[in-house]
Amino acid sequence: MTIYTGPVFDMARTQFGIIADHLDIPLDQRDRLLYPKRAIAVSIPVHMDDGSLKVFQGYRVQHHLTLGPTKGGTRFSAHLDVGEVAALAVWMSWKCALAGLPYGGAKGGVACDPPMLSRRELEAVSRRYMQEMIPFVSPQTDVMAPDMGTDEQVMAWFMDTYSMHQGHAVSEIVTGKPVALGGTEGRREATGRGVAHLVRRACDAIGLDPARSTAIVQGFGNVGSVSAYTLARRYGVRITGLSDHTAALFDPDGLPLDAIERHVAREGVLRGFSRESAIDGAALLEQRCDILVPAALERVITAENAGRLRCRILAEGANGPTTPDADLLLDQRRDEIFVIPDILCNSGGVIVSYFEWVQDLQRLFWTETEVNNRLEQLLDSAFEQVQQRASDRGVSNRTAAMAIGVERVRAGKRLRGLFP
Ligand SMILES: NC(=O)C1=CN([C@@H]2O[C@H](COP(=O)(O)OP(=O)(O)OC[C@H]3O[C@@H](n4cnc5c(N)ncnc54)[C@H](O)[C@@H]3O)[C@@H](O)[C@H]2O)C=CC1
Ligand SMILES: O=C(O)CCC(=O)C(=O)O
Repeated sequence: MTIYTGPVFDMARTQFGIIADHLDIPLDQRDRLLYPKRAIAVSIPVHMDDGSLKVFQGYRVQHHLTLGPTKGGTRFSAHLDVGEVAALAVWMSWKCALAGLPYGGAKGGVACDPPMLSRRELEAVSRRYMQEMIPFVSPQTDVMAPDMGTDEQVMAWFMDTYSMHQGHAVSEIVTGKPVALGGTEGRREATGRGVAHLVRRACDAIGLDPARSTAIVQGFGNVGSVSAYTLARRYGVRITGLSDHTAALFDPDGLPLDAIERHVAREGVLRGFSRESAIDGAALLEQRCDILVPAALERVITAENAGRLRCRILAEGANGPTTPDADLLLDQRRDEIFVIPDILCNSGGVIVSYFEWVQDLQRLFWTETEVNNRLEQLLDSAFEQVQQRASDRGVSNRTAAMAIGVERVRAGKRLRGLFP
């Protein structure tokens, strides 16, 4: 029996099983590599604006502390459960190890729907969540960051709540904070910027000119919007499709990104932008394009649609967008579709979070140019290692990326004496 159930954790378990077989990991070592060190579940009572008392469920899952503190984002979403959080924590471990960061993986969150909360209610949820987590986190044990549904402001409330408890400012307790509170230049854009940089590397690898390419991006939050802007404005890619949870837009001639940016700044969502370019959100993923960037939810590329994708590069900005069944089909299409797997593709976020933590610990801050240059160095190194391993062993990019991550965690456990 395990508390780690549900389709997202099943996916992480299946992926790990494939890698464990590939690496020939003895059966008795597998459970400790897969199952989290600990999971914390808390109740978060909040006085709502209408006078009622509502109790939200919050979680934090810390996968392993073998190589340093755990690290990972905090997700506020309506149907969050501990299985989903645990899967995201496991993926954070392989991601940090692949990037060479001195961290284990963690993830946390609250089952709540941020657009349905007032600002005061959101602050109350955020502060009480952190307050409940104080016994289990510290800059040396677990460092939170943003994920879906949370942002710099939520990180500022986390930092303030933790700091008030300690009696002094502890900026290094969270990353993704406002720059004025010890956040780093470039963190807000880091994940999308990293996605775009790796897409450029993938274009080079398959001989595609970004300036003559098209892209469709699913999700228009932090990761999706910055990916789209950077692909278009830095690399000259034509953005032909965009979607969020309210609308999907497609125009093979290219969408007007500046006007969409102004609309979203005003309305918060894509809904209401243009009727002419409206398309069904699921159908959008199957439109012809060079670069497809899922940057919203898990499990959107499935066995059902993987055979119908008409892209050259699948750049996984989201965590877990592709199911293992879909992976089998993509594997058969390796010559047609270059996959940049999630733990590589969206690692720019945690890489710059690491830079933020290092700057906070040293009280010495870098310029945005320094941050971005170092980000590209680490991304390039991880990309090249994955490419090398994929070609040496004749495996997919996902297998190569995960194998590097899992091997590093396993080596850490072996050196510390857990495994022979
Ligand atoms: N924020 C970060 O630094 C990082 C985020 N990620 C991952 O990237 C993904 C997106 O995260 P963020 O951009 O931070 O979240 P966000 O909360 O800023 O944005 C999420 C976006 O997804 C859209 N969305 C939700 N349901 C949708 C649907 N059914 N169809 C199309 N769009 C839908 C929302 O409307 C919103 O535009 C998640 O998988 C997250 O775990 C990964 C690495 C770092
Ligand atoms: O910045 C971080 O620490 C974690 C970002 C994150 O949650 C992710 O990479 O999925």
